[in-house]
Amino acid sequence: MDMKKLAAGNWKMNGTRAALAEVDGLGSDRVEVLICPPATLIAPLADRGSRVLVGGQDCDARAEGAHTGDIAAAQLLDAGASHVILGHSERRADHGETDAQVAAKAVAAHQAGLVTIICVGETEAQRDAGETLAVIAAQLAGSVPDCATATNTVVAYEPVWAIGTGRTADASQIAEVHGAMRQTLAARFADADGMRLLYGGSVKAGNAAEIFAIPNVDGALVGGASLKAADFSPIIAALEAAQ
Ligand SMILES: O=C(CO)COP(=O)(O)O
Repeated sequence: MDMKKLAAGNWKMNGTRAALAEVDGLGSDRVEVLICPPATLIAPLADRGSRVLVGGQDCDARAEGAHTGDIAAAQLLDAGASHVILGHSERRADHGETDAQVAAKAVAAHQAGLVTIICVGETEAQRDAGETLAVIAAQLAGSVPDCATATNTVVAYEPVWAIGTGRTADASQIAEVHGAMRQTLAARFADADGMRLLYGGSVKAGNAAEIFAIPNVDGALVGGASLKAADFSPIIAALEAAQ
């Protein structure tokens, strides 16, 4: 199976309706372009008729009920989302999300028909201690559910120390982790070759082409540089050129 590469924007807790105009000119026939805005903007973005795919930034593992403030996967789908980011390091840090909770959310998302983008990544202390590959392997084992396929699951490698810091992992670090992720996933999933692996962490127009040339990098999960069309468009163009 040949999956298209994926340029995904994670707006995090940024933006109000005025920001949606940034998305109007985005889109591509050659790669998938996804914007994951705050939950309040999912339906307005999906209803805008833009060419981008729309995703959530989290969902609950439960289907419905008395869980104030939480959002079910089926509600994201109903609002117009096709994807959901799960297990972002900011949610793991801010909300204490565990691998098991991330896996349970992923099962719920797949049952609802959403594509999951499951995030993994080591802290700076873990990298300095030489634990990077072990941490990533453990996160993959715990966070990616058995029902994952190349069609319903994307994995994003986001080193925590590279998020929002302006520091990117260098090409050899990204190549090592992405190669290891592919191997780890291949041991569990027959179609792991087709599973898209994104890099995230201070991706910008100026470093995108170099990152997209690295083996086993099938796209990017972009934070800050996805907020403005002028910043995100050249990243999409770099991914198109990397085909
Ligand atoms: O966390 C990220 C995307 O999910 C990366 O954020 P930045 O691109 O702002 O470093």
